[in-house]
Amino acid sequence: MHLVTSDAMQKIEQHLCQQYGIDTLLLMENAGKNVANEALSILKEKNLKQVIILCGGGNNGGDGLVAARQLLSVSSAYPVTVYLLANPEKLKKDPLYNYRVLKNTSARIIEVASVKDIEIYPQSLVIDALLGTGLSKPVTGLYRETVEKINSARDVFVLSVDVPSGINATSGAVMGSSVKADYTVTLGLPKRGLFVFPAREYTGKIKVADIGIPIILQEAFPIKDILITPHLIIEYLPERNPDVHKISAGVVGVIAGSPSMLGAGILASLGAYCAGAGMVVWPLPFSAASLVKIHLPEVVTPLVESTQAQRYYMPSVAEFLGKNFAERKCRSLIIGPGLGVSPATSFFVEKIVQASSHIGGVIDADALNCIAGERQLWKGRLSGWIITPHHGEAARLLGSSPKEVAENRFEAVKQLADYFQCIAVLKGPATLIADPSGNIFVNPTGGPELATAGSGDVLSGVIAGILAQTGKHLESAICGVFLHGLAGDMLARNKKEITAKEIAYQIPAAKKVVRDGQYRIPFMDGD
Ligand SMILES: NC(=O)C1=CN([C@@H]2O[C@H](COP(=O)(O)OP(=O)(O)OC[C@H]3O[C@@H](n4cnc5c(N)ncnc54)[C@H](OP(=O)(O)O)[C@@H]3O)[C@@H](O)[C@H]2O)[C@@H](O)CC1
Ligand SMILES: Nc1ncnc2c1ncn2[C@@H]1O[C@H](COP(=O)(O)OP(=O)(O)O)[C@@H](O)[C@H]1O
Ligand SMILES: [K+]
Repeated sequence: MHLVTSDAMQKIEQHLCQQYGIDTLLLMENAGKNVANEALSILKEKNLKQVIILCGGGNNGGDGLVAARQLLSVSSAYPVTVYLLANPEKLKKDPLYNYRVLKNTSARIIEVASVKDIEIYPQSLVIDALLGTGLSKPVTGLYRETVEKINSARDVFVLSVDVPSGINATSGAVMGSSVKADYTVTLGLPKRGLFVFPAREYTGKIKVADIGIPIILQEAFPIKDILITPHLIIEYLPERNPDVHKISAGVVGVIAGSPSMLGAGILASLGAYCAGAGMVVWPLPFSAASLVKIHLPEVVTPLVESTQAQRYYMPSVAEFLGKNFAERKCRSLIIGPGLGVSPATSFFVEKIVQASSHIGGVIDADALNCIAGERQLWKGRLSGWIITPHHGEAARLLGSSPKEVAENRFEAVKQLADYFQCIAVLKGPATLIADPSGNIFVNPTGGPELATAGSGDVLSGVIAGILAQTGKHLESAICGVFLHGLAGDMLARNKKEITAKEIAYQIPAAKKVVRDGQYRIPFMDGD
């Protein structure tokens, strides 16, 4: 599903008017009618008594004015009160037109000078049409007080028009203060910001309303942001042929672990097996291999020599390992979980990534920190690899701070993919995946239960496991992130405390839910 920024939406609207001669009034009429239809269903379903519509001075407010008229035209069962936060004399164009028409109906229209003028009764449907994609500055003054009044109202249902007022439709940030909606009817095309945090805590369920933007026009604009849906994942799920054997099923090579962090590699290997890899090959010194066998006897552990107490891999073995992975027909690698960081490890990472670039795979955790230490050296050199940083790692890779990354996640993931010319997975709530052409995929699955040690190691294994089966980098990253999150969601239905191992073991069940067509995005209404 394509997602739009505020800018893109405005351009599409302009194009529609110029190219097709469609008047914006018609779009506003369609918008308001859709909102009224949703409102009527909610009024009946929730057994509410009246409608309160809060309108700002822009087109979002205009949509609210149309919704008021449309509601009154189809039902007299519900009194409608419109609170207008703008001076009617200052209204322009479409909102002005709709204000004049609404004056001729039975709607109560109250011009708001102070928040005290607004009364929100229990059992009301509150329609929030204060601010939409035109939000241009933090919400302050009367608008802020109104937002707070809506949020503190009890026993009401809040429907936001297009976006909850105060949410930046492009980034998902709260601009000072935002309405907390139970339901958001987003108009025409879904706004990108609604699908990431913090906005997702403010939208309630999201419905995309058709306001008459022709599909052909949507296609004419190169929209680069995409919400990952189950329809997309079904296409990307790896399938096994009946005549498959363990090698053709997909072999994953692993470079992970150190004496203090062996578990990271075990979890990554487990993730790869649970995602369907036929074999996992993890070269290790004898002592470490013996430990791994106890926990995961399925892993093949060719021996490597290490003369160091602190690490398993010396730079001198990198070339041999690269060749060995190729001889063992590895189709993807996982490099990094639990490796530790030291100058020698950085040098090893540089050499192993070079020696195995014909295979490619996932670079995660400490290997990313090694790369970050010499980021200029790696510019444009990770093609064929998928990197999976969390915010801290991403900040190091970009030479910025975790705060900057967290506040600009779309830009950060895009920059990572562009700078290193790879597939970048920016982990966290609503994980983002970008490719070097600037496409960004937003993941709807996964919640706070995933914040458990080793969960990221499992993810790198799942992605590499899928890649070994399909050979498709972007698709494997998307599919792996989605299934990992869905596995967490499924586990979280029974308990909130989950462990990384459980996430891995849940992956096959998550796959089945998608394959059987049973998955619906929980915060979306309709497909
Ligand atoms: N695109 C489409 O195809 C369609 C779009 N439609 C609808 O139009 C909406 C976008 O409308 P829009 O551009 O008029 O902006 P909108 O969100 O109403 O706000 C602008 C007003 O708010 C003001 N303002 C800004 N920030 C503020 C703040 N913090 N605190 C207080 N005031 C603030 C700003 O004042 P200014 O800053 O310019 O002085 C201006 O007056 C969109 O979300 C959708 O609902 C539909 O009708 C159908 C088709
Ligand atoms: N609050 C959250 N909501 C959704 N997903 C989360 C949340 N916190 C963490 N995750 C997910 O959990 C995983 C954690 O990975 P990472 O930080 O590398 O952990 P570790 O290093 O312990 O394995 C990532 O897939 C991330 O997207
Ligand atoms: K709104």
